[in-house]
Amino acid sequence: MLQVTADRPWPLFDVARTREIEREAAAALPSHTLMQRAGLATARLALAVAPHANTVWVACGPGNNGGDGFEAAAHLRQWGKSVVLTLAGDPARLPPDAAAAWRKCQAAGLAASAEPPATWDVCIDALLGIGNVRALQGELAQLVQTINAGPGTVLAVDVPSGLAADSGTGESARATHTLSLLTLKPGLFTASGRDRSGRVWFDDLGVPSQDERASAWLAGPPPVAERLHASHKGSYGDVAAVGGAAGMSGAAVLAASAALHAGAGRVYLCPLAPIGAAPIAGLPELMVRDVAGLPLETLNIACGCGGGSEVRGVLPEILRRAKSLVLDADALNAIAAEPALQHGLRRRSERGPPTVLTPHPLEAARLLGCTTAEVQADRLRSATSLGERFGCVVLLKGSGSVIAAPGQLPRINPTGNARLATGGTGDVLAGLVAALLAAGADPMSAAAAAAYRHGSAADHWPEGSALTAGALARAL
Ligand SMILES: NC(=O)C1=CN([C@@H]2O[C@H](COP(=O)(O)OP(=O)(O)OC[C@H]3O[C@@H](n4cnc5c(N)ncnc54)[C@H](O)[C@@H]3O)[C@@H](O)[C@H]2O)[C@@H](O)CC1
Ligand SMILES: [K+]
Repeated sequence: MLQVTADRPWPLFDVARTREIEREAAAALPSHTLMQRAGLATARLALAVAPHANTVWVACGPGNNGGDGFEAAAHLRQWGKSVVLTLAGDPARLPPDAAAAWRKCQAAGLAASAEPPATWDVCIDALLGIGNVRALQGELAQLVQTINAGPGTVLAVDVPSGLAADSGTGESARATHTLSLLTLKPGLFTASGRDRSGRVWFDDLGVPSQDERASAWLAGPPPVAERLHASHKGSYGDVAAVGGAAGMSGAAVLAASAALHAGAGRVYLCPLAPIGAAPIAGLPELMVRDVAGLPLETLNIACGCGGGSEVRGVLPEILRRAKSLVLDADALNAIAAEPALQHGLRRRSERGPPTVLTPHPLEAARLLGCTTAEVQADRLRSATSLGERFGCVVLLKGSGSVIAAPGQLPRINPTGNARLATGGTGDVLAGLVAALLAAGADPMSAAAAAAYRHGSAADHWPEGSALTAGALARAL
């Protein structure tokens, strides 16, 4: 059993692939073996995360997730814990593996209790796993509420009950720990998944991982970029931050500052409205220029940060000529609003220079012509669709940012936290992507590395010091 940490990549498997792997593994093993292993792993982890627990509530549901709970309950009881087992469902209709585990509990004298205990030290949430197919209702919804209102540690078996394993959506149990079994599920790491899963653990149940069948990846740290002694500012490329319409100059300055601090060779700030000295005080390295006079073919451009409606005017040339391009915020809104710009973006992608879109969910919804809720209902699918629509790399921001591109497996970024939910951090991200493109990274790697580093800076932010976008840019 391993704790899932951000120091390496992890393959993720959606429900369809997990079911295939489970079927094949089960066929090669004696009956009930996988569930026995799942139950033992669950009981061991419960003991490890709450060694002094006395009362354990094992909340079991009507399918095989409940079966894992029965197996765990039998072990914990044998190890001397006071186990209260509840079953939401009809014991006569349990699937075969779960029915066998249920009989084991009964043989051990462990009967189902009608009610949860009055209080408990640990709850093992075995109500629903990957078989969850609809919104929680009735008894299961009630039990999830009871779990969430309760004290102490909640160990979710496979996924927090109610959470959709593929998308991380749905009202669900709020676990302090989740033990993902056989495969790691993408929904644990994006949308509501990160808030609902707590610390994630993984047990392969003795079935070796088949990475080539992964449906997505949880990204690992990017390789450390070496800066050779025999290099000069030209080795790290030129970035231009284009944006900052009237009243929004700070956004473009933040993108430029991020590119500068991330190591770009030269950084131009191209404001779309006159800019005073104040916004760039402390950044003497920035060269303030009108974008119209720059050799766009040599520039890695972060475009759109605080661009207002003015960005529309410069976009056609930038789409046509930029060496590499990050489109953010108002550039994305302009493209969403205008078919001619969409056409320009597609033409650019066909020609092949690197392009990365960095939408938040609302911007992605505008580009896809759907609602934000529809984007969030399946973030992996949404990012992939957007990448396919425009032929480029997409970094869909939000909890568990998704990086997708046509023909590639999507990646979920494992770093970052709610401290990033403050104005300007998106501009910093756009500038960072541009700096990595300028240094020569391919667009998928640049987007993934930028998301990772941006989140990691927030994860390692000193306690008690405010995380502002300006400080974040300087910390890169
Ligand atoms: N069969 C096996 O070999 C293994 C199964 N495993 C466990 O089995 C789980 C999958 O088991 P199942 O496929 O039985 O699925 P679940 O146990 O997740 O749930 C299926 C049951 O819940 C009901 N249900 C689904 N959504 C509901 C909702 N929203 N409200 C009310 N009822 C709902 C279904 O009608 C069905 O009765 C995995 O997540 C894992 O925990 C593991 O033990 C590994 C081995
Ligand atoms: K569960």
